[in-house]
Amino acid sequence: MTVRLLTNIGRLWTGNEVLSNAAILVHNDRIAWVGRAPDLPQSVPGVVDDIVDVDHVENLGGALVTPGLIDAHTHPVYAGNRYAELAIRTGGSSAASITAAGGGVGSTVTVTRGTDPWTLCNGVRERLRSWLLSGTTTVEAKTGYHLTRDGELADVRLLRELEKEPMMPRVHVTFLAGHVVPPEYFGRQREYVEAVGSWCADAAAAGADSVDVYCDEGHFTTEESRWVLASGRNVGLLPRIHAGLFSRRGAVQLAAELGCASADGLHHMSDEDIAIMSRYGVPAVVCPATALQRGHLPPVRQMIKHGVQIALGSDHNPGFCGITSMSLVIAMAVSAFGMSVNDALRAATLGGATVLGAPDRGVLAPGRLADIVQWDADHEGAFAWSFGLKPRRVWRGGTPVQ
Ligand SMILES: N=CN[C@@H](CCC(=O)O)C(=O)O
Repeated sequence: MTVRLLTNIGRLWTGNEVLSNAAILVHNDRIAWVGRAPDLPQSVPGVVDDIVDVDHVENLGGALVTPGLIDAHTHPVYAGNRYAELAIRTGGSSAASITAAGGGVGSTVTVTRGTDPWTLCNGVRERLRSWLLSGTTTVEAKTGYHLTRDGELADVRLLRELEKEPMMPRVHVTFLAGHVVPPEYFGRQREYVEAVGSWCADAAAAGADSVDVYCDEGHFTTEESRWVLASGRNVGLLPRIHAGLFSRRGAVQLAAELGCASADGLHHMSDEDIAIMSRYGVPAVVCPATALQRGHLPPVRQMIKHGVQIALGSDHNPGFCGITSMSLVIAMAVSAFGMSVNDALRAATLGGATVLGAPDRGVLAPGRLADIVQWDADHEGAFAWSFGLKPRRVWRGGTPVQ
């Protein structure tokens, strides 16, 4: 049994409240007590009889402390890079012309399929570690660059296995065989959709938590997306959907119909879509880096005004965005989406926990996981100032990882 006392926390942003001169008592991987240091009890039943007997006491030097950050949208299982393509894209070439010239997601699929599992695993491990070291203790991670049954299932297992290693964040595994149609199925899109639906049970058995589909131009129709998501939901996967990244195609309505755990992207959405998300309680995952690159921003303030739950994602992927720092994503969300620091930080903690169906994290409170970050600052306003605020220390489940 490990009991750890974190003291001299100058500013504690718990997700429920902000406390000055605070302390946290950790029992094994959970939080046992949180509050102002002067209120620390002498004994906590079942944890410690006398607080002076706690072995591990850590003085946090007056710093800001928050829950571990949560990245609610990433694509980390890939090999190679598409830097050259991005240079061409930023020079004015359209996504369609890049895809026609053999670029886009399909080119990463080719490279990933041709990469040996060991090399692929090392790349994914490095990425996951960099999330944790920058203060993100939970990462939603999608498959989607193999697009074969065996390749996609191997990706699910890889993520599940990596999560067990030391120095890894918690991983929410999302099965995204419905990313694009792979070349061997060109002209047979319906067959691919049916195949993906039939792979969902195996994905669930391999350890996937969610199923996702890219419902957009050049990807999958609403009908096809319904088939994939309903197949996943039938075997216990949480459905989530790429919605409105390029165009409005009814993805938000589908998310409401199926009770999706999140609708992600939302660069193109109408007032009616916002009303639907609000009415049916569909949470939004918004990704400022991709939105900025695509030149279309989701109407985040409108969504907040209408009570839509917001989570933030880096949308780390080989095509557009290499970000693994959620503190940078928070700064971008403040600048690009006009979110307050408090709303952005909440979206990167409790918002993420909500869309991932993980009520054990995202807030620092008794009984929750002791996923905690001490930042190199004394106030949360520093997130908006520093564009990539660095942690001083990170604890995952009460264990220091740095
Ligand atoms: N967010 C999902 N997927 C990315 C693309 C991934 C890639 O280009 O490899 C997107 O289209 O935003």
